[in-house]
Amino acid sequence: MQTKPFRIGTRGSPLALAQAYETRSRLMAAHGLPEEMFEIVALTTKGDRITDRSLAEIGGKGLFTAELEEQLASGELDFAVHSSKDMPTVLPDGLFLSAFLPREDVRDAFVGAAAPRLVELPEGATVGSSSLRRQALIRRLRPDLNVITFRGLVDTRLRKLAEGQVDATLLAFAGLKRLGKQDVPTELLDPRDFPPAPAQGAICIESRIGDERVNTLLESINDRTTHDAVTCERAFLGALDGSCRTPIAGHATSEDGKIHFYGMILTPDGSRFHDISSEGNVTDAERIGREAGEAVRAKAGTGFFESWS
Ligand SMILES: NCc1[nH]cc(CCC(=O)O)c1CC(=O)O
Repeated sequence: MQTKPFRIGTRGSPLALAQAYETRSRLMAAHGLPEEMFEIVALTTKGDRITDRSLAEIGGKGLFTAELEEQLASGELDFAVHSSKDMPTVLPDGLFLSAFLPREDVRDAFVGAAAPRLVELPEGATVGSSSLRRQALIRRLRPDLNVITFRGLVDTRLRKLAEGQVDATLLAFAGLKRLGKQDVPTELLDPRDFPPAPAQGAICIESRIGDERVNTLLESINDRTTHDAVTCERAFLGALDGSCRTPIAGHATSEDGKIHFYGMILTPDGSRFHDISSEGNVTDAERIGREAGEAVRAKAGTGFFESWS
């Protein structure tokens, strides 16, 4: 047994740190290892530094992962803990998603100051969200609302809401739960009306391909059901868009060897959308997601994607 601690990379936000601590606890329990065997290394990423513009504007998801991946590739880190939702669909050469923790609740949480439910907000009320998917889904259900871009840490968004800068906001319930803020939502949105982002609610671990010492350690905490579902959802995303400019939702569940997938693409103004349901064997998770993506892309036609970008 080696004595040098494993170096775990994470972003430094309270949510990212909570995810890294959860991963460490699971590894300690699975292997009977002491805390000293894991060193948590928190890095500030470009995505953390720029908080006044939407992710689509500043270049997408890779901004949260690039610094961590550089240090993984150079061997300074042994593995990195991420929100799977923030991961680009294509990873740098030599790295892979080696494990997924059991998925948290996938639903989006509505936090309303002006009304407890999205459908009850007064006409013209202001809703803050930086996610293109949430913005489009809100506009689809409530075209009268004023949707504004709203980034920052969970606490910053909740403070802005408390100060009255917006009448409501939406956050992933998973993140709120991990921060001990499970009582904050006034409504949990049904994934049928308000499908989550691909990979929402799932923590993943990224490591080096071929690093057997680390990958064997991580394998013991991999949750197969989550792995299958997220693989399907990420394949759907990958077949549609790598740019973060298209509102895309996708949710897979797996049970008794079967996977059920539901996906949707929308125009940013929510006025048009296409959705798709599919199912098959879990062993085909990747293919089911990819083919659903290709099918919905064909249904929408190329004009759909060109109409706003
Ligand atoms: N892009 C930020 C982000 N990435 C992952 C989560 C929540 C946790 C998760 O989905 O696992 C959040 C915050 C949010 O969407 O409210």
